[in-house]
Amino acid sequence: MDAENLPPDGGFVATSLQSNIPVPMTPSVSRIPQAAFKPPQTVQLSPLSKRHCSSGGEVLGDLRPEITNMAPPKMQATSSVMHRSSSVKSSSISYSNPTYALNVARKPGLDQSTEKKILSGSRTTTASSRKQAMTAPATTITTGKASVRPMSASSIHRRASSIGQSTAARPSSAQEEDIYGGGRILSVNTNVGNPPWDVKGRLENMELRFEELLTLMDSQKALSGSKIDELQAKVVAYETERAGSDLQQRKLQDTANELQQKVRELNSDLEDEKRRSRIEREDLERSLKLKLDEQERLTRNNEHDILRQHKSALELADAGYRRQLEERDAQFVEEINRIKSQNEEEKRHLLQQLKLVETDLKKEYENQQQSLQVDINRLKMAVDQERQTSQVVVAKLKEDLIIAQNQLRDIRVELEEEHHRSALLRKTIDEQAASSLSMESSSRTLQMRIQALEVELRNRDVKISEMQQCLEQALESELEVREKLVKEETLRRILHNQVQELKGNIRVFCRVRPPHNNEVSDEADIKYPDGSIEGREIELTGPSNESALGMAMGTVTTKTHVFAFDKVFGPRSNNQEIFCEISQLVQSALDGYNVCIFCYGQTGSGKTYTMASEDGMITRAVDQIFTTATNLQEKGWTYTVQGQFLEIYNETINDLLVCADEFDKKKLEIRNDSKDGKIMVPDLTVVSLDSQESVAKMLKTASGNRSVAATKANERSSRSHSVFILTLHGINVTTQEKREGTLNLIDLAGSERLSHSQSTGDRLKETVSINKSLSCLRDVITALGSAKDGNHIPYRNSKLTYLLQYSLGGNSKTLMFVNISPLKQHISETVNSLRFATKVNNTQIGTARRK
Ligand SMILES: Nc1ncnc2c1ncn2[C@@H]1O[C@H](COP(=O)(O)OP(=O)(O)OP(=O)(O)O)[C@@H](O)[C@H]1O
Repeated sequence: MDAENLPPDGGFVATSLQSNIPVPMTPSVSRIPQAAFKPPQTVQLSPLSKRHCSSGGEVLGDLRPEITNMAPPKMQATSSVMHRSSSVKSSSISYSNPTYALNVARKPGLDQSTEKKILSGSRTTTASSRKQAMTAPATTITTGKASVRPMSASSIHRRASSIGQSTAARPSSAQEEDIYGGGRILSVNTNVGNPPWDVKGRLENMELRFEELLTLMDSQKALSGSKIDELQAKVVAYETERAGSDLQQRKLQDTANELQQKVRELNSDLEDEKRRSRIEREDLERSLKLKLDEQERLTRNNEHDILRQHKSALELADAGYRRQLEERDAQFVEEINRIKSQNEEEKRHLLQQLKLVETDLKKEYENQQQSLQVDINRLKMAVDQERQTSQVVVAKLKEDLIIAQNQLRDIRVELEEEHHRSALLRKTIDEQAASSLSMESSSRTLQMRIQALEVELRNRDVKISEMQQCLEQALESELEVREKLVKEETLRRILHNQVQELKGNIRVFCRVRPPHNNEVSDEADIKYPDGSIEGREIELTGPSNESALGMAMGTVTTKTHVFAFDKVFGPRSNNQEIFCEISQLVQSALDGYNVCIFCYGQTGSGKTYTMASEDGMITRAVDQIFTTATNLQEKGWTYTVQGQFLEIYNETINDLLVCADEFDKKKLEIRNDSKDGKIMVPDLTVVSLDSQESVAKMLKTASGNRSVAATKANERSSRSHSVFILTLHGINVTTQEKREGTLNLIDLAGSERLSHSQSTGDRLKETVSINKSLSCLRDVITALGSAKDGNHIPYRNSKLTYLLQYSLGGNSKTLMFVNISPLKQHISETVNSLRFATKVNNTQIGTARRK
């Protein structure tokens, strides 16, 4: 119940109690000063127990202890947030253990020590002490502004009876059950059988009733204590089990590591063996190659020798033929010379004869000049004929020489051909002989080598089969380890889910942003009573609601508001610390659950910084998903990840993965698949994501398309609600298990007071639309908070609530960040946000189911 909704007299507990007591209507009672009838003050429960009580002072409500908060909250003595009236002040006392929480009204006239004893639940209170209290000298007791004057004995009696009435006053029937729990009913009328003037009798009755009440409280305490013990034991058992399974997992991991080490060693042995055989083979090849080279060299040398021999034989033959030819040439020349010399001889002889004849003729010249001349002519003619004949003979001899030379050339060609043929034949024969020899020798070596290798191979086969056996054994044990790991993983998931369920399916974290440099002097008074790290409480002090009136009168009153959530992060916390707290939820999405994380808060309070900044929740969640999915591969899991990104802007859905210019072209609508319990937006772009980089690209596109604008409160204010949807499909090849989880990461637009924002035009329209959809969200939470089965929940009043239907109304693990500003001028917005967050925290949603 909001403080504003409290009844003006300061608390319904007191009102209901008073109305049930049969008070004797004596004039003395009616004259008791009004201050004496001030309603008993509400014993303020520790803020942590508010989760189970309604927030407006139903002090003795459900006394069950908070499961997640086993440690008893601290005792507090603060002015209650819930009390509206500040003009009548009275003490309120909080007990460290809610079981002991009890409404006690401090009444004037009661001895303070006795009163303390009653308040502290002392079980040794006796009638005498109470009598002593009544007969003790009257004192003035001042509580707050109310003061009571000293009383006479009779008035003490009257007060005592009024104490009896107040203390014994109990709500009837249902209220009584509610207050005391366990369905035990106390008789409320303590005055039965006592006339109104029988104060002593009434007091004795009162004492009896008081004893009864103490007994009842003891039994309640024992009951709650045993419950707490039981739950603590459960939690301890869970922790022990988890530690055991962690240990087992570690052992299994060690065994797997050892086996992997063994496999690695075997593999390295195998590699060594391979390397050794490769080296040997290479050596063998090298020696064979050397031998072959040697053989080739020898063959080449032989060839050279044969060629040399053939060449010399050929040269010899050539020289013989040449010699023969020269001889024949010489003979021919000799013949010619001989014929020439013969001719010369004959010519000389003839000339001599001619000279003789000439001489004879000279003698006879005169005689036979004529006849001689004729003889000379005849002889000349004969010489010419002879010359011609000899010329013909020389020509014939020359022709013979040419023919002989041609014949010699032909013979030489034939000889050369013959030589060539014989050389070829010889070569072939040599080659064949050489190769057959080398082949024989190498085949012998190879056979020997093959035999050696076969033996070696057999040895190696034996070794390899041994290694294979080892490997198979190692693989089998690895398989066993893997199976164990898969089982461990399943167990971990179950335990993880149980822990999550114990924490509650809808949780609220509060985050205070740090002031900007120019805002330091405007900081509001915000405290973290249980420490800013690991804290759960936040305390704000600011002007009370009546401050307007106070200001008018020149007196501004302040008020302290205390809120408690699952976690409170102060301004010094960073995104990494915050993500540590939600990483288990992200793990749940991989385990097949629907998970929804959203940021709520006034504009400029740090929602986008928390959710969508560079190291915000979206980036970190995506990193974790890819890292975990990779790690889960060795446990047989393969994941596919798909992403979608939309915004709700002025009640229109825009696909942030298409160009902003095309927003108007595609009208996107929400479809409810109630069978599968999920909401879909058909036609929304789906992108397959296989790495952090692909997600970063997608986020960049979406961020570029999102509607932002500068407002008075934020230079880059988000003017739409953005929803990032990651769908995770997992399949286990070992167990054939399938999982489908969804992670919705939502950055809501900031709420804003129109009077503060001073926006106009488009900004005004956006602000109105944002505030309207956030108001619908508040309506849905309110309806869920007070829902009975079958109650209507107005999900369809806005696109935002329709989209979040299954995240808010069950089947989802939901986390809300309430982001708040640290500034004085935003204090009332901040208080409103925190009140809404408290409402969300108190809302019960269904249990999430895995798909
Ligand atoms: N925890 C933080 N640490 C440092 N700076 C922060 C933090 N939270 C918010 N800021 C800064 O405050 C400014 C406003 O934050 P942000 O834009 O996240 O607010 P918002 O709630 O998303 O606003 P709107 O609703 O208008 O979009 C930004 O400049 C941001 O960098």
